[in-house]
Amino acid sequence: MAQPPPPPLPSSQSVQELILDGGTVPERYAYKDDKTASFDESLPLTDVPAIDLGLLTASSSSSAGEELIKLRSALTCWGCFHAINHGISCSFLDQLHELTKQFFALPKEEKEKCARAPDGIEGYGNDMVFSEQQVIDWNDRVYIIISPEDKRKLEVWPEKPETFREVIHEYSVMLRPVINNVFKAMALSLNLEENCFLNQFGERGVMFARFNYYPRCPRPDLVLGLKPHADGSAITVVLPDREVEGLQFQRDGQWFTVPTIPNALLINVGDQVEIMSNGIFKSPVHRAVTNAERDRISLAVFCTSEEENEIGPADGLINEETPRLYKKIRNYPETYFEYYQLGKRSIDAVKI
Ligand SMILES: O=C(O)CCC(=O)C(=O)O
Ligand SMILES: [Fe+2]
Repeated sequence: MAQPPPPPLPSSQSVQELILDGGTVPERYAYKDDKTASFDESLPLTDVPAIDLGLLTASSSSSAGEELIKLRSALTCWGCFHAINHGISCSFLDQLHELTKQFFALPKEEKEKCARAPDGIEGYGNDMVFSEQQVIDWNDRVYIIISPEDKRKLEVWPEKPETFREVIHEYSVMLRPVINNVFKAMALSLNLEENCFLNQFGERGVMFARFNYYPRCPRPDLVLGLKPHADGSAITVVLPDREVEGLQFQRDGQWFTVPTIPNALLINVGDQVEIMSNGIFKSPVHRAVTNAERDRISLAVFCTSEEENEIGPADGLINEETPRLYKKIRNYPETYFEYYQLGKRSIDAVKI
């Protein structure tokens, strides 16, 4: 296991304030010699399929069967898919977009009422800084547990916009059956018993929501909205900006931009499902880029197995030809954060 990480350095100004200050990119945000940012507007688009969640759970096995094949191929190839017909109305998704925009447009004093504590993880803030050398993400965010209800820390939940708490509560309730069905479909697509991933996730699997705000940047070629990372979740449900693209996935060393599909949710596999699927579904490396003209927002919900649950490769996937590739582990997020802070991937710590 990794050594305990150093405590975070004092938080920097919000990115939003930085641009108000004058429009240049401070050194701490700029990638210099390396090509990590390597911003290029002409990157190819992903050909990630749109999967009809209604069909996945259809009673007619032939339509479900075709959709399951598509799901398996998307998760094997990209580690993500666009979810359509997910049962959440367009007008509700519009409300989520509006709330996110309205929160970041509030005065600084209002936003700081739910600021992250210096040693805390949840609340309003920006990239946690762990070393003087770290290049800081061009991103302000609110990070909160939204489900189960008794795990919420309401002291770091925004009180404004006025409808924030009610709408986010509703979203967490609507998402639960959606993610349960995705877990079942993932298992079925691998010819496993339908509950074998869902049981590892648990009835009280935790949803961490991250409201991302990427202010427009005068030099998008120098910064990253989010540095390349894979998620530590089991699955992540992303509501991307309706108009502004910026999320990119890496495949075979090449970056691809995710196109916007109206009212779709983008669902990606995180490290925990990579482990449960014994590496058949890969937790994809992705990043967010910025642009000079428009701000961008997104809402990512990281769905993470119950802390007490031991997760590991499903028994049905292990045999002589395909041996177990990952150890069993509990409380994966703890390992994830330790490694993240050291700039390393925690999935490597659980590989056999
Ligand atoms: O902004 C996005 O589209 C993706 C956000 C993301 O990858 C994350 O919050 O982990
Ligand atoms: Fe992510």
